[in-house]
Amino acid sequence: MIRFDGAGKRHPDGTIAVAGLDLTVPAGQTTVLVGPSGCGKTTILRMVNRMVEPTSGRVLLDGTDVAQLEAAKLRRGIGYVIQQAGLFPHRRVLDNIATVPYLLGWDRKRARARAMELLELVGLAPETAKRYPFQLSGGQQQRVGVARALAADPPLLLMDEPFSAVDPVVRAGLQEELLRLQGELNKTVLFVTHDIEEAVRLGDQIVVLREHGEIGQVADPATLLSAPADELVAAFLGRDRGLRGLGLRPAAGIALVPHTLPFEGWTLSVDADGRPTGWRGPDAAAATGTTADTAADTETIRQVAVYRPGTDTLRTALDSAVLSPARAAVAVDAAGRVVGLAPRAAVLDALDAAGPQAPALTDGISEVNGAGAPTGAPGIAADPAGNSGAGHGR
Ligand SMILES: Nc1ncnc2c1ncn2[C@@H]1O[C@H](COP(=O)(O)OP(=O)(O)OP(=O)(O)O)[C@@H](O)[C@H]1O
Repeated sequence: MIRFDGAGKRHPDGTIAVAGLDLTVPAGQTTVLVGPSGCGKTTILRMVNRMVEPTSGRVLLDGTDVAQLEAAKLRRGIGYVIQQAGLFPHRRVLDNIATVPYLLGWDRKRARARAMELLELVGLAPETAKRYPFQLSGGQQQRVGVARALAADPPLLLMDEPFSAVDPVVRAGLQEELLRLQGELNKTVLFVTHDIEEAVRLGDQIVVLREHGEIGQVADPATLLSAPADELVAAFLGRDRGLRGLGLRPAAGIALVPHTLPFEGWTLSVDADGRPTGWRGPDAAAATGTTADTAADTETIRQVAVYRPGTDTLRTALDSAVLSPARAAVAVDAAGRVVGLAPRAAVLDALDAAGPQAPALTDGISEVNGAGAPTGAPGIAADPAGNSGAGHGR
């Protein structure tokens, strides 16, 4: 557990990076610090491993003031992942991963065996071990960065925008991988991002920060999205926080109808294994065998958006229904085989059954969301990088 006890940082030039933070980061969970650029996220993270020394207050690690610990030793016990991985360019991947075990005096064989284990854990092929960082993609480098941070099995991981330099698809994959790893390892993770979408996906606890590291709200993702503490936090969360909230609710339990019958005039085609291959429209069906292929083509939609009732969220189900020409979401099993259709009305019924997700907004908040940025909102702006992503939630 980490406890910030009035921890602040004032730089010699007078800049107040963090005014004085009181925050508990629980053990075995992921706490995400989110907030606009310059609000002090990195400073807060680095006060933990003493890359930044607080000028006021204390940071306690399992009850001990980190200022009393030898900095190098402290850092060897903390995994640290940064943007663009920060790998040593002249060292092969294997030796990059084994950095801390070497520093801890492990013999070469043991350190390398451990590094090979981690390579597999983060989903990289064994042959990657011999490569140099420049021979890897950005996403692969980030995976190596995570493996390196985990090498000596530290109980604590500090992650400073670790996935922000990769494209959205790779980023979603890395986030999923971190969730999987965290499910197995239960580390105490302190994660910095400026992307609220990422925060909601990864955090057990989210800390929304304002200027000078002032806390706007500390809450779990569902509470944050449904009950922002004030209009500044609501503005930071953005206008589609209701939809994001659906990304936290399971899609199980939506009433399905058979996909073998036409629905609203559209027929779902499947391949020999039962996987969807397209929607055939009413005109295409009528035209079959009588007109040229081009007529059929114009009435066939080959992209089928699906959802998996067992693992996906209401947001993905709603997405599937919205994208369907038949106005029905396509439910598939883990192998991608169609198990039925969820008519749009049934998806909406499931939203109702899940209960109201946002309490009535105060007038102030409604104004913020309806009319753009609130007046007098220093340092807080709707996150320009926030996008709806793949919509798979957690
Ligand atoms: N060495 C320094 N001297 C003076 N001011 C500094 C120094 N380092 C950081 N700052 C200031 O402290 C504030 C907090 O910086 P910090 O890097 O913690 O913010 P951040 O929230 O991580 O920003 P970003 O999201 O842009 O990375 C900023 O205003 C920054 O300009």
